[in-house]
Amino acid sequence: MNKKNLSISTSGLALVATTLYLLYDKINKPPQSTRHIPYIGFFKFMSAIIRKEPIYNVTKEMTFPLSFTTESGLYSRFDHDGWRIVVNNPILAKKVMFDSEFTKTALGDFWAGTILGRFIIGPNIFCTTGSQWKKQRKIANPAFRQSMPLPLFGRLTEKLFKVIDSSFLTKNEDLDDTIKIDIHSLMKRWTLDALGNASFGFDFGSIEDSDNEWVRRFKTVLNACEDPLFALLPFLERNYLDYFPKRKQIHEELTRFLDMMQEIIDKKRDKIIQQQQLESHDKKEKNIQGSSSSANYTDKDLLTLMIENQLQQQNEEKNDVLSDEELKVSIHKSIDNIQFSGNETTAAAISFMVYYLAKHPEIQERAREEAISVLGKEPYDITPTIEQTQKLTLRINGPAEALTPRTTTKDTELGGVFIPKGTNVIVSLYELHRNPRFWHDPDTFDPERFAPGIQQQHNVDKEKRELYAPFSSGSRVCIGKNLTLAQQRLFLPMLLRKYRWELPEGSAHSERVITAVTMDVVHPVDLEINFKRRY
Ligand code: HEM
Repeated sequence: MNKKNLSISTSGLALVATTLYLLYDKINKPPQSTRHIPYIGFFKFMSAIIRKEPIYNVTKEMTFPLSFTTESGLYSRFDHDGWRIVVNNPILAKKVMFDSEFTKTALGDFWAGTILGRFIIGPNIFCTTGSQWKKQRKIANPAFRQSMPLPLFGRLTEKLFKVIDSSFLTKNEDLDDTIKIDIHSLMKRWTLDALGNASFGFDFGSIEDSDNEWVRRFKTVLNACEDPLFALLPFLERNYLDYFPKRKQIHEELTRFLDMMQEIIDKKRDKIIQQQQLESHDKKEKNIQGSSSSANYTDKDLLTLMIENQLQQQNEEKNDVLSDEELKVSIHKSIDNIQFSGNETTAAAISFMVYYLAKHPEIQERAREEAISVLGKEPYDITPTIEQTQKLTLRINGPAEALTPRTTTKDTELGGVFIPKGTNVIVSLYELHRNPRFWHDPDTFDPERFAPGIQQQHNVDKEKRELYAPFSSGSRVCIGKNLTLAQQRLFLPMLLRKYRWELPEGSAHSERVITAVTMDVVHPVDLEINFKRRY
């Protein structure tokens, strides 16, 4: 090689190396405008995600050490579709939850046309912002306040116990007989039926047959939402679906599912309108004054209640009422979304409670005695140990890992740190609830710390008061909070009365529960528990 050729190839190599370095630098680091905040490199964080590193390890080994290098605790990481500043400090978290300069980031466009976009992320209560969200929340709030179908949840729990009991080899005479149950899978069957019925009057039948047509369809679609290829490159699915026949098939499954829901919505709406017309005709005939709906609201599903609320608001000619067309889209999308936001979270929450009670048999026994003492009274009378266990579990392993991103509407500051307009900020609920800067012994399972009067002693100091917010706080607080708390408070005492349970010997979860995060929901992985009947 002559000198000239050598120098050309050296400069060529240098150019390629520089380009690669610049590319690496661009991908690996956050935008210049937020580089003054400590960050975890893209490749480091992604490799933890790809390795499915449990959130406990990621927090202990990666995010907390970085966060603790500054007073504010803020740091950046690449999450889902972009760089985000993570907040795990209660005072700053409150600011993000309550201040109007942090608005919920519109999520829809990025996922439009994908399975995730068609099923979960769209113009629903969870994702919309501004006036569209207000209109939806206005019809949904009263529905969620009115709906408390406890008898339904009780019936489904009895049905589940029958299925569990049928797995024991012996009949009732040998109460020492033990069976191993994957508790999270079991709970998902229960919550799917509970919420399908409670939200739109549809019985998936998952408790009795976890592999029937509708359950399979639902699971196929849900699993497809987290396919890493399409999660990273959604345009493939949007623009080149024909090249991915399997994906196309799942879209068709989803269409069947959505059509089924639409049919139910249309039928319900027509029926309600007809009923209301009949009732108003009757009233005129009999000249009766008063409300048209005298039925017991708690028996009605959320969909019915929402349609009734929208019609009532339309009749009263209130401002900002969803139009019929808007209702069609938004109610459909919201009920879809509720199937996800309500099922997966509640199933994980109950599974974690069962886990902690398996690990702490003395607390399980105390909870059982209390449960037996109240069962037979109000079905969801809450006893102290169950209430404290529930509160602590939601803190220590709350299913909602983080709030969805907020975007800053102007240049602002958090804890004295400059945050430019248009930055994405997330509150990590997991880190907020496990942060040793704000909680004493954050990892210790001691439910009594939630006993009245005790809680105060666990504040690290008054200035740095802990923030307990497993359902978020402020205007975007979880709308299903009371419903899920009631579901859990009904289910757990019934389970305690009927069974005893423990971790199998040599369980991988002996030291701590192994978790994964699926679409922002923290849940246990392959958590098997040994169950024995009490009667
Ligand atoms: C243990 C169970 C649950 C937990 C931990 C939980 C947690 C949360 C959190 C943290 C948010 C705020 C998200 C954000 O602002 O980014 C939220 C919102 C929401 N949740 Fe839940 N949730 C649970 C159960 C449910 C249930 C059972 C339903 C429905 C039946 C539900 C429906 C919703 C909806 C629709 C929103 C959006 C509200 C809005 O933005 O106006 N959730 N949830």
